[in-house]
Amino acid sequence: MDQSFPKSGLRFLKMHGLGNDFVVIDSRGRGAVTTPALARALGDRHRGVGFDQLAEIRDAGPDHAGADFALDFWNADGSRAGACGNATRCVSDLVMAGLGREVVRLVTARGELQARRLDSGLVSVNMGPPVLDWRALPLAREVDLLHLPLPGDPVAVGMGNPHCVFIVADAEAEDVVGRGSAVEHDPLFPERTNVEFVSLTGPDHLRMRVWERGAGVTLACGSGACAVAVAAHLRGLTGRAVEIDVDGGRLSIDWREDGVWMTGPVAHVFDGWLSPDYLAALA
Ligand SMILES: N[C@@H](CCC[C@H](N)C(=O)O)C(=O)O
Repeated sequence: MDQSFPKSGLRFLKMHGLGNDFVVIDSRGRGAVTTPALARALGDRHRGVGFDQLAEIRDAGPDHAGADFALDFWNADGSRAGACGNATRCVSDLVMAGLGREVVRLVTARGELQARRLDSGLVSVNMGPPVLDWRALPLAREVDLLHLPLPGDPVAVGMGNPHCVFIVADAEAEDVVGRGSAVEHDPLFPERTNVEFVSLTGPDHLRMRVWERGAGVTLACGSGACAVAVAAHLRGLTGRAVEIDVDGGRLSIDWREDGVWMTGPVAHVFDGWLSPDYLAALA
């Protein structure tokens, strides 16, 4: 074997869902390895691997005997996230392939979720019911979630992580970077927030652009698409099932009795090894 390509160190996979990209580390059978410093370093698109989120697979543990695995999420800035819809779909697809199954159960910070692969090859995940309680979101104080006291009259929806949804005439015309980064840090959101700009483009059809907490502009945000569907329905714009066009493609969202289901494609791009020297320099 060519010794300049040693397969030692820490193995990772690179995946994406509609261009929302991930480094996936499998820590089943050993302790979790990700730290804020490792996430920040790997998230660097010049000196690391580059990703929007890092997803670490862990054993579900005895408290979740019915679950096949557990999943933790980290943003590129080294912060933790309670939910990541696209990474959940990607990693579930991987685990389903490994188990030879079409359905898996997993545990995330927000509880047990279910994912399934459809005949089309698309992967669906039940992201659970939306969080519509100001304390749980969390917000800094009690306000009307459907009409937040911010310019632009946005809606707050939790999907295991906070979202601030602006329903606008034309999402294409919005300054996603300028407004998104300002709203992410608004004092109304003590744990910061993800920010979506959405416009109605047809019956039950929406266009969404996103600024993600801890990652900036991304090509897709699965939990954001779920939050947008909930916000648009609660504002009376759409039914409970919608198609959402994001920068990276299309997600289907269906707010059912048992939770908000999100469906879309997944892609496994490549596998790699973090060199021992690189890891030692981070320690
Ligand atoms: N891209 C994700 C959301 C990732 C987490 C988010 N940035 C946060 O900090 O809450 C998705 O697909 O849901």
